[in-house]
Order: sequence, then C-alpha cells, then structure tokens
Amino acid sequence: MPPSSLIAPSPAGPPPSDPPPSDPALPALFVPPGPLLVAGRPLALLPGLTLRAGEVLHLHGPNGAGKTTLLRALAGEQAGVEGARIAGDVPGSRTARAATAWVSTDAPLPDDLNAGEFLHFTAALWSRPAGPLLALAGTLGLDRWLDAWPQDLSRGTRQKVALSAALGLGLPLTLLDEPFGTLDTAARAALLRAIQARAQAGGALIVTTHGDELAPLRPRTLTLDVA
Ligand SMILES: Nc1ncnc2c1ncn2[C@@H]1O[C@H](COP(=O)(O)OP(=O)(O)OP(=O)(O)O)[C@@H](O)[C@H]1O
Repeated sequence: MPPSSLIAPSPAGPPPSDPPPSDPALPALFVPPGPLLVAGRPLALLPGLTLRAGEVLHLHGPNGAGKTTLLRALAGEQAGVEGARIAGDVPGSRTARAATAWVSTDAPLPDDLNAGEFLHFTAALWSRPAGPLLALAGTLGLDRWLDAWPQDLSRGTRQKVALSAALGLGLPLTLLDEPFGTLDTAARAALLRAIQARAQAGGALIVTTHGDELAPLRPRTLTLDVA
C-alpha cells in the first residue's frame, strides 16, 4: 500500500484501482458550515465551502488554527468535519479516497522502493499512466534521483517525489499541506506551474501555505482561526 499521507486511502483501505464512477456534476468538495473538531472539541468554525473543478483554494491562518487537521479530516485520516462530501461521498469512503490525493508536510515514502519505482508503483496502483508522474518529477528536478532510495534523499527531495506522484495522478481533489516549504527556488516555480496545470485540467486543489506563493494564480482564500 502507498503511504496514507500521500494518497488518501486509509492505511487499511483497499487500493482504488477500480474506483466507482463519480458524478462529474457533483462538486469535488462540499463542506457545510460547522465546527472543525479536534479530539471531539471545536477548534475553528468552518464556513460553508463548495469547491468545484478547476478551483484552487488557498487555506491559511495562524499556527495551530487547524489547517492540517482539516486536510487530514478531508483525506479520511481522522474525524473532524461533519457533513463533508468529496465527489458526493463522505471523506474516507472508497469513492472519496479514489478522488483524493493528499501530501502532508513530511510525506513518508516506502523504504523498499526507489523514487522511480515508487512513481511507477503509484501509477500502477491507480491504473494511471506513469508518464505524467515522471514528467512532473523531471520538472521538479528529480531526474538524477530516480534511482535513489528514500533514506538517501533529502527532506525536500522526498517531498518532490510525493508531490510528483500526487499531482501526476490527476485526481479530482488534491490536498497539499505547505508544499512549498522544503523546496528550492526552481522547484517552487515548477510546483506553482503544476498546481496551475492541475486546475486547468479540471482538478480542484486545497493548498495551505503561510506565504504568498499562490498569489499569481489568484486563488480563492479561506482563513482559519481558532474559535
Ligand atoms: N489529535 C489531536 N489531539 C488534540 N489536539 C490536537 C490533535 N491534533 C492537533 N491538535 C491541536 O489542534 C490544533 C490544530 O493543529 P493543526 O496542526 O491542524 O494546525 P495548523 O493550522 O496546521 O498549524 P501550523 O500552521 O502550525 O501547521 C493545534 O492546537 C494542535 O495542538
């Protein structure tokens, strides 16, 4: 199984190689107004949110506001949002997991696959061509690292592998938690282009960042603050 922090399936979930078809008329994401719960307690108040194909949402707010918590909940890794729907189904469901790619701030990679094998494995698991994942890896400067093992890669390089896999899959919803933080200057520009391309191809994305890297894309914004 791929690491749960890269691809939304829960660790015990089945590989979504044959996902049920989702209705393209449904929004990629719907969240009703309500509290964001942490350990059963309200942390922040979420406004109603509908994210459709092609939209980029910049999620920001102070440390501890709940940005990572919200993304983890949408990825199905923990409870936290009541009534949310991804591709029409609840976060963590097979349909939602099949529609969602998720990259945490320190995405783990399996230690028994080199970077290139991981990209091929991820594409195969999702019944997708590996070409887009490898092409993205190239634009992020990964070509010379494809034969390297995760334990021999820097933190930023590992993050590039995870981002190449997630964005290259071309899933309806992509969740990226502070994806620019560990990247070099060239890779940050390449990542911005990749996010733009994913949106132009019909993907919806939520990206957390404390900076203004997304400004050229004129994204929607959502500010979380502790209630
Ligand atoms: N499982 C948990 N149990 C209790 N509290 C938690 C749990 N997970 C997170 N928290 C708390 O919930 C709050 C939100 O954390 P979260 O990591 O979502 O914030 P964030 O907005 O992503 O912050 P940052 O900008 O620092 O990354 C923090 O106060 C954190 O300590």
